[in-house]
Amino acid sequence: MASIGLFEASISLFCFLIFYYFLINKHYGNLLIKKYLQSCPWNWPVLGMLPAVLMRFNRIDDAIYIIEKTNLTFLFKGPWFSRMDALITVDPANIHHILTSNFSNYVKGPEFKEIFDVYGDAIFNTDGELWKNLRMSFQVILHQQGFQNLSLSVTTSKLKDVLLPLFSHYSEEGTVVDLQDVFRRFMFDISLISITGSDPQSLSIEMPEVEFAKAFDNAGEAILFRHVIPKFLWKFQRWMGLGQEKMLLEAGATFDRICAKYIDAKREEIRSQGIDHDHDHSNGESEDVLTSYIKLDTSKYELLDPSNDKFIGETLLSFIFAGRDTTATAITWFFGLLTKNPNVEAKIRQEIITNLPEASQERSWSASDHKEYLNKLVYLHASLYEAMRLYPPIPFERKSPIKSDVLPSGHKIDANSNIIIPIYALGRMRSVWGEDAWEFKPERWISETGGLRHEPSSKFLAFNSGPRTCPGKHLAMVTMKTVVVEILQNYDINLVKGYKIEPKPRLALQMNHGLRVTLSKRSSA
Ligand code: HEM
Repeated sequence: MASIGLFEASISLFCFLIFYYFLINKHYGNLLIKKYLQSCPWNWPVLGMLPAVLMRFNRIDDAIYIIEKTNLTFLFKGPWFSRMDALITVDPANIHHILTSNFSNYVKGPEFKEIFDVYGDAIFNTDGELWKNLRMSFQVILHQQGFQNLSLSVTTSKLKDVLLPLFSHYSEEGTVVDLQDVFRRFMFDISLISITGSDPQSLSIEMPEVEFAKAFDNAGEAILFRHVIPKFLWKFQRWMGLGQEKMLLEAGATFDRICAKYIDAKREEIRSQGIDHDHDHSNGESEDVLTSYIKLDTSKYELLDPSNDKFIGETLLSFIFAGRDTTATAITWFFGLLTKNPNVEAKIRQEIITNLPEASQERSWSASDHKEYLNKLVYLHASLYEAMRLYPPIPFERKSPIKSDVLPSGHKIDANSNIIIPIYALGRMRSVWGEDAWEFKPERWISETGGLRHEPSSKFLAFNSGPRTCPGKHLAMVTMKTVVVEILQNYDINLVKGYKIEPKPRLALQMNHGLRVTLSKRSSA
């Protein structure tokens, strides 16, 4: 890098500024030049493959085709001196090597942390001993009965007291509703209650704009942008306080202010209630995440300091970031796919009814009855997995090797280089999933004996694989099944006529323009 001359750097910067101005700037988005570029070659002089990627940002199928044709692995060439080169792979053998068998050599790395800097030392941002401490504490808290009780009761009451009455209103009025917006608000509210104990009430008939939720959206947009433009450009933007970087700075300030408010209130609540710090909540009453972290037993986690508000704030943000949009996105795609696959919907409904125990009619079942019931819904489980195979909520994974290495596919990779695993593309590889890879077929997940077929996580990567497998997977599956059962028992969902469902590239794979539907109450409900 030190050897780059001022002249080359200036040419590179100049090319980017022109490129950025004309092609990314929304105002000029429809210029003829854009059309021309869409038919242009992949690899450009100086600018590498970046123009092609940005121009085809909404034509993701092109990229998938290229990955399939290059035997599941190819080298993306970024612009000259931009350090954007990346090895892109969806080869399950490479994925297993990177995420599991050679886990210690493949880290998130400093570049990832820099891109996600607004989240500080959040669990998904860190490596090494700090990550181990965070991961252990996360898992313990997620598995505590106190948290599980709270999470289930919050989900059920939000469903019954807010979401279903809202659906009833929409169905009576015949209103077109964006289910993506509804599920994102629903997940934001239940995440916030489970984490802080307070309800932001973003899901209501008024659909208010909630500053905290908006800050997550803005931060996500800016972070995505940092993935697709060279570092020097976003650093320059940040320095100037412009565009997405300005939005990110503002989001960071909102995070700090709102987290401080939650933390101060919770510390005060704990002080005033004089809660016994040694009391074990692992079996009994409900306990939110913030309370559990403030009372964390530090003897088990040397690197975590619950008296430090920065640590508590970052933990709060990581829980919301990790659980909210992922789950909301998965439920949205699931319902989107159901609207186009009435046979699958009918089978799920049948399974829901067949397995309902008598007692459930009176709604008097316990948490363990509920768990037992959900476990029986194998076809629903298969359908949710199938939706996430085709539309993984987190569409790509990023890694960096500490030492140079050779992948099982024979590709040599340098230390500190970038590796990207496009999870969205992986689910569509015919060589991995068969000729019907693009079809929505929950049956592929059902074994000969009628149980759930196991697929290696290096092939089904929606929840990641290896030591960094999503710790919220079980919670997410329980939440999604609970929501689906309640909605399908009560409502028919119809896609607005002529409405096209398509993905929008974001950190979580949302639907472009949402999921616009009408609802009608089922006569049996
Ligand atoms: C359908 C829902 C979900 C999906 C598809 C999902 C998927 C994933 C994926 C792919 C990763 C790896 C990300 C990376 O390495 O950058 C991840 C990590 C993580 N997830 Fe989830 N997730 C879901 C829900 C949840 C929930 C509900 C929680 C908890 C409240 C959660 C907590 C986490 C955490 C803490 C990590 C970081 C783990 C680590 O770095 O060790 N997730 N998740």
